Amino acid sequence: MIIAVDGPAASGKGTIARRLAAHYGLPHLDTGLLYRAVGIGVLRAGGDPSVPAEALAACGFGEAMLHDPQLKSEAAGKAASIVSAHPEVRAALFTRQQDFAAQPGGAVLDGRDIGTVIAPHAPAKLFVTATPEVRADRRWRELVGAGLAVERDHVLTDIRARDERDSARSAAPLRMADDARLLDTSALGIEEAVAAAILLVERALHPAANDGDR
Ligand SMILES: Nc1ncnc2c1ncn2[C@@H]1O[C@H](COP(=O)(O)OP(=O)(O)O)[C@@H](O)[C@H]1O
Ligand SMILES: Nc1ccn([C@@H]2O[C@H](COP(=O)(O)OP(=O)(O)O)[C@@H](O)[C@H]2O)c(=O)n1
Repeated sequence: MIIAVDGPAASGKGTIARRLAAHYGLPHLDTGLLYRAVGIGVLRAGGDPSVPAEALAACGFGEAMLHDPQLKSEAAGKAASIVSAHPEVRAALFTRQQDFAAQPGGAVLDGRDIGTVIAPHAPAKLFVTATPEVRADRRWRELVGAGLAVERDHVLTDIRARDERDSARSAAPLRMADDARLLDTSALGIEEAVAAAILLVERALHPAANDGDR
């Protein structure tokens, strides 16, 4: 069983995807880390993330790179959203994601294009969102908690810019799949959001049994 979880920055999709993976006993892939690894790779090489060839050259990173703490930084998020607009970068990372999704027993993947491009046939798709203000507040708390000195307004500006870049690009833009279920977590705590996500997945997997709940 494949569960696809998409949504904008700091909507809570990673938290929900991890918890769904634990609930259903499935492996989980945070696909944003792949694009972050490419973004950081370009920056470390002194390159420009907006140049396709330089971004493509950074796609051959090893597994260890995915555990680099710097991937969590806002600089990595910004560089990721620039390199991810290049079709050649998306193509270079495609097989790795599809193979993860296709493993026996299934998987949970979260990102921007899981329900639309990577696993369009997934039986359960969630599109997790929240207002930009709520998302910026969550990301700001996360960064401050990690000891980084950042302004909340600056985080909000970054999030709006990333939303715009991710939605406006022509290669696999951020959009809700037609058959995805929307989960707005703006007014939900983590436990409420996870419970709502499990309910939506159950409805997607067993539509007839849950028709009365709609
Ligand atoms: N429903 C929620 N309520 C409050 N905080 C949340 C909620 N969901 C996630 N968070 C927190 O917000 C931050 C971003 O969540 P995360 O799951 O990493 O988002 P995403 O994967 O969409 O970027 C994390 O610190 C996480 O603990
Ligand atoms: N499947 C994916 C995942 C991430 N990305 C890009 O990578 C960037 C970082 O993704 P992320 O999921 O780690 O970011 P957050 O939502 O956690 O802030 C996004 O802004 C997207 O531009 C993508 O294009 N496709």
